Amino acid sequence: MVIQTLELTKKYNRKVTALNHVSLSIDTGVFGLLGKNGSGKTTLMRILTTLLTPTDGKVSILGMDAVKANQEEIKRNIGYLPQEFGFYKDFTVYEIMQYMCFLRGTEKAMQKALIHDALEQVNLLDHSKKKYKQLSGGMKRRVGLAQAIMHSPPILIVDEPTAGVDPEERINIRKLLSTYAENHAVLFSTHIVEDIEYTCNKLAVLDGGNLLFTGALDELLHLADGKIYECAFDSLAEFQEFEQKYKVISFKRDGSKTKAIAIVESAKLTNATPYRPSLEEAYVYITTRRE
Ligand SMILES: Nc1ncnc2c1ncn2[C@@H]1O[C@H](COP(=O)(O)OP(=O)(O)OP(=O)(O)O)[C@@H](O)[C@H]1O
Repeated sequence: MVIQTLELTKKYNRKVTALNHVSLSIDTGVFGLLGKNGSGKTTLMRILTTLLTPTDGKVSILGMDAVKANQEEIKRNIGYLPQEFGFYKDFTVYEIMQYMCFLRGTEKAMQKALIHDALEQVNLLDHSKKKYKQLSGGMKRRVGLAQAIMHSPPILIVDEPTAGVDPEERINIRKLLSTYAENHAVLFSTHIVEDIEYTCNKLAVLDGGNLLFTGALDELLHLADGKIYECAFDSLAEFQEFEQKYKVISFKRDGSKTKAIAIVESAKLTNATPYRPSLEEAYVYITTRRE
């Protein structure tokens, strides 16, 4: 396993439990991390990169315990795109990449080729002379991604790389991550379920610091089998009454009729027909079910 966590717990100020006994195994490929705002995704990624110390539990990276003595070696093996990648606004894209090489102690003779290759991968070669302040939000994310992959680290950890990126670029970023993951481990945190659907083999779902699910996409879909139904209503009043009792994921109106996708669990309703859930619907199911 490339990354392993065992019963990982993080408390902030002894009050907020950001991670609660989270055990995960991550190998080569794209591993998705899905969760609402505040579910603990960034905390987990910061612990894996050794930027944050856990309150309890264990982390192993490439077989090394994430203890102080191994931190420098672990950092060298991880490329990280943080949620907020900011930089000196008057630096050009090229200068940012040079600066990153300097921080890493990259030999001068190797820098040019490394920077060229990384900028090419994120489609920024034509913008290398632009200042950071002149870049769009999506371009800034791509600079962040370029610096993270530049030294081909065995582990790439990316915190919402597709946030604020237009659909075409989002597709490019997904393709880049999929290609990179052919022989590296990529941990991909996102709010966008489609990102996971198109790139990941496995995923984890966090909610309020708790690990609700970890496994293959198919297994998550399987959990929602027989729980989600398409329900038809002839009047608005009928639909409103239903909405009081069941979790409605989506609905469409057509005149007085309404069709809804809802979590009905095992209830036997005459107006409900079994429905094959999408990943997004299965995700809603596991984040709302209470056992
Ligand atoms: N430095 C901090 N001090 C106190 N509480 C914090 C700190 N950082 C995060 N938290 C809290 O820990 C919890 C998890 O936060 P975290 O940023 O890890 O979630 P997230 O899933 O990354 O959220 P988002 O999707 O909004 O980025 C939240 O309740 C958050 O308010």
